[in-house]
Amino acid sequence: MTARIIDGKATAASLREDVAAAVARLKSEHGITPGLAVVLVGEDPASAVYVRNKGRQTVEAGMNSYEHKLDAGTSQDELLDLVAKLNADPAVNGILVQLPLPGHIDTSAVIATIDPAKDVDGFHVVNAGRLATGLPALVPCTPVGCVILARQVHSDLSGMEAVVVGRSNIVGKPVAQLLLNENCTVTIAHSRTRDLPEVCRRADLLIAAVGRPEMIRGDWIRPGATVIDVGINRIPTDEGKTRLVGDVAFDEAVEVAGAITPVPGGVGPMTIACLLRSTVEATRRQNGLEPV
Ligand SMILES: Nc1nc2c(c(=O)[nH]1)N[C@@H](CN(C=O)c1ccc(C(=O)N[C@@H](CCC(=O)O)C(=O)O)cc1)CN2
Repeated sequence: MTARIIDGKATAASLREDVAAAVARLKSEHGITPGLAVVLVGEDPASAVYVRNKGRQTVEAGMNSYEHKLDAGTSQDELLDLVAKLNADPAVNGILVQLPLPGHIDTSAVIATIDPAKDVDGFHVVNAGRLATGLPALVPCTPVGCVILARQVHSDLSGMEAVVVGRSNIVGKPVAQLLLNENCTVTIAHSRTRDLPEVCRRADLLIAAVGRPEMIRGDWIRPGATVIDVGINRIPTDEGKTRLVGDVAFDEAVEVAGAITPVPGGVGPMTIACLLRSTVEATRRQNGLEPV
């Protein structure tokens, strides 16, 4: 039997509608229009597309979008100055610096400069610490998207054996934390994990966030498991073009899993929808309003 395909595109569209409704209420009941500032440094083509889509979807949801495009040679101090200005700007409720940054800029220093209350990416240590200790936090968008998609298959994740492959601060660690908060039994696996295929085969819920094209094979998956593929890898085709693949060998996995996210059209679209939701959440908190 082939797996159920989890439709991230449709779920993201529905989440964006909810966000637009929440924005309309903020405007009509409180006279507040949330503003999201997105900063892009350099000309990475994929980043430029993501930033464009963030700006468009922010406006479509009824919010104000402020795009700052800086050239690749921008110094770290110039970038930190811009972040400080955005921190002080009352029209800006959310700040996001698109990653990856050029090599001469220290990403941690930039993230540390963002006001945690405006850190809609949830990357600041204050938000990471709040998430880890169960306090209200702004939470990284891709991990939230993963959990929303997993919950479409299992309304209650409690007691599930979850394996997260990848330990990045942006996806692996926060998604593991969110799954722990959902009462899963969580294993974080990585490049040094012994017998990775066997560890993956334990999973009722497998989150692949390793950044290596099609690394996770069909026979690493427990029959019937739910597979959430975070990978977005562009690989060359025989025709001299490129195509997107995930971290999971989809054609093999779909024959074994119970449910699986495709690439494209799975986790990716959820990232921006969750970012819009975080911007509304941040705006409400900054104005002393309860979360929606
Ligand atoms: N500051 C941040 N930087 C980056 C983040 C992030 O959450 N915050 N995540 C990624 C990039 N990203 C958003 O920024 C992102 C990635 C993928 C998608 C998406 O919709 N993917 C589509 C395919 C798009 C394509 O053709 O390339 C899909 O999977 O269907 C949206 C946003 C790194 N940087």
